[in-house]
Amino acid sequence: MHDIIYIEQLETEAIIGIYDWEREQPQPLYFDIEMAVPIFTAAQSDAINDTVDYAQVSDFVCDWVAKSRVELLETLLENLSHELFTRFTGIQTLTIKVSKPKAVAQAKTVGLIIKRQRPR
Ligand SMILES: Nc1nc2c(c(=O)[nH]1)N=C([C@H](O)[C@@H](O)CO)CN2
Repeated sequence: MHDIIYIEQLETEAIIGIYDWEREQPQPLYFDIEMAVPIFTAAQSDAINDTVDYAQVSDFVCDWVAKSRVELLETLLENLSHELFTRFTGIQTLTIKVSKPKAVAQAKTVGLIIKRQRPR
């Protein structure tokens, strides 16, 4: 059984992309994040330290993404998943979706979804 802590449409900004115009100023990125976290202990103790704090994850993702300078969404999400597993030890599996609405004029949005398990 999987318990999921989630964050929807987290708004961030980053310098990201392969074109010159994308390297000049930040553009919006929206994150949907699902974290499989066993919640049994926190549900018994009612203590935030026994679970993964979605507010802390949200703050971390916004700060980290703002400092990133990669070109591809692939690089961004692979690196971000490693950071989240390292910093938030309660996360067992992770699904991250990133949307880049300014990337393709004809599309409402484009992006990438990855699913990862905590490395052994
Ligand atoms: N698979 C990907 N395709 C594209 C990416 C990407 O990060 N991953 N990036 C771009 C450009 O930066 C685009 O966002 C600007 O139009 C193009 N394709």
